[in-house]
Amino acid sequence: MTNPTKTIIIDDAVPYAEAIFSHLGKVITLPGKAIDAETVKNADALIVRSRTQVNAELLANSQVSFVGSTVVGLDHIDQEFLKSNNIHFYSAQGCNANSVAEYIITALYELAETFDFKLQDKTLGIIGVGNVGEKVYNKAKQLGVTCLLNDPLKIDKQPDQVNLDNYVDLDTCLTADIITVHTPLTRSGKHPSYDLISAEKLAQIKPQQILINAARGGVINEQAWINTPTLANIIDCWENEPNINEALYRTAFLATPHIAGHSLDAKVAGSAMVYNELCRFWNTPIQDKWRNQLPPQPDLIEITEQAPTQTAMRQTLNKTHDIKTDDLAIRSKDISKVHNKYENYRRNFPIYREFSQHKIQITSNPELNKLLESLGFTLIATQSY
Ligand SMILES: NC(=O)C1=CN([C@@H]2O[C@H](COP(=O)(O)OP(=O)(O)OC[C@H]3O[C@@H](n4cnc5c(N)ncnc54)[C@H](O)[C@@H]3O)[C@@H](O)[C@H]2O)C=CC1
Ligand SMILES: O=C(O)C(=O)[C@H](O)COP(=O)(O)O
Repeated sequence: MTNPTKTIIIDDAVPYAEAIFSHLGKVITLPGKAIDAETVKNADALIVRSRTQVNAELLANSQVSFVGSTVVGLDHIDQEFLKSNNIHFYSAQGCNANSVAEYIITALYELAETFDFKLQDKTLGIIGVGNVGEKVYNKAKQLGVTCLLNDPLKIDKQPDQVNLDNYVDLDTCLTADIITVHTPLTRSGKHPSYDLISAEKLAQIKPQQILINAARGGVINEQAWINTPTLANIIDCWENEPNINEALYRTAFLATPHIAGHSLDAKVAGSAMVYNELCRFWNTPIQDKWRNQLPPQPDLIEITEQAPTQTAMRQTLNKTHDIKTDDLAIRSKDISKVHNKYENYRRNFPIYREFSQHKIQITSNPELNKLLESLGFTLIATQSY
C-alpha cells in the first residue's frame, strides 16, 4: 500500500527502486544527473548514488527532509548543509567494500598471470585500511600475499584497536611491488587524500612497480602518473569522469569506468541499507518482499582443466566477473568514444554476483579448493571427489 502523502525521488541507477520503496510513497526515478532543484522541489525524500551533487543549490528550495546515498563515497554530499538545515542524511557505508576488494583480488591474478610472477612473491601496499582496505588485506593475506598497510587517520582515531605490526609510513608503503589506494577523496583535515600520491611521491616509484586506483580520481596525481614508468597501471577511478585524461588512459593495463563497486550484491546492499534507514526515519515497518525479485544464484562453476593453481584461480575468478570485459567495453583509439561509452556502460552495467553467491564443483587440487573457499566460494563435492 503506497503512502500517497510522501514523494521519493530516486536515482534510476538504484536497482529495485520501485519494488523496495513504493510502499513508502510515490516513487519517481530519474537519471542521477537529471535530479535537480526543479525535480526535487516537492519531494520528501531523495535517494542518490554518486552522480548527484547534494547541496544547497539542489535542496535549498525543497521540502526534502531525508537524503540517502546508496554508495560509499561522500564527495558528492554537502554534509554541513544537510546538518545545518536539519535534513536527515544516511550513507550506506561499506555496502560495496567486498565488491571492490574482489575487483582488486581479480586484478592481482590478472597481473600475476600476464606478467608471469607468483602473487606470493610480491608485496601489496594498501593505502587506506577502512571497509575496502581491510577486506583487501584479509583476502590478500589468505592468498599468501605480504601486505604493507598505511592509514594514519585510523591509527590516530583508534590506536589501541589497530595491530600496528603491518602498518608503515606512506614512503615505506610506496616501496611495495603493488600499491592500491582505498581512501576517500578529502581536501582538508590532518591527512587530506587529494594528491596524496603526489608528483614527489611518484618520483619514488620504480618501473617494476604496479599502481592501482579504485578509490577516487585525484588521490594519485594524474599529471605526474602519466610520466611515471610502471610495470602496470589499473585505473577504475579518474579525475573529471567521464571525460578522463587521455594520456593517463593510454598508460592503463586495465582501464575501467568506475565499476569496482558495481556487483549486484553491492548495489542491492546499498539500496537495502538506505531503505531500512528511511523506514526507521518514517517509523514504518520494514518489508522485504522485494527480495523475491532478486535473480537466482549463478549456475555451478565446473573447473575441468588441470591448470597450475594460480592459472586456475585467474580462470575461475574471471568466470564470475572478468575485468577485461569492462576495459574492452569502453576501449577505443578515439578518446571521445571512450568518454561517450563511459557513463552509458555504467548505467547499463552487466549483472555479476560476488564470490559468495557462486558454487564451484570441488577440484582435485586441494590448494585451489582452499584458496577458493578462503575467498568465499562454496565448494560442492560431487561423486567423483
Ligand atoms: N571504485 C569504486 O567503485 C568504489 C570506490 N570507493 C572509494 O573507496 C573509498 C574507501 O571506501 P571505504 O573503505 O568503504 O571507506 P572507509 O571510510 O571505510 O575507509 C577509508 C579509509 O581511508 C583512510 N584514510 C583517509 N585518508 C587517508 C590518507 N590520507 N591516508 C591513508 N588513509 C586514509 C581512513 O582512515 C579510512 O580507514 C571511498 O571513500 C570511495 O571514495 C568505494 C566504493 C566503491
Ligand atoms: O560507493 C562509491 O563511492 C562508489 O564509487 C560507487 O561505485 C559509485 O557508484 P555510482 O554511484 O557511480 O554508480
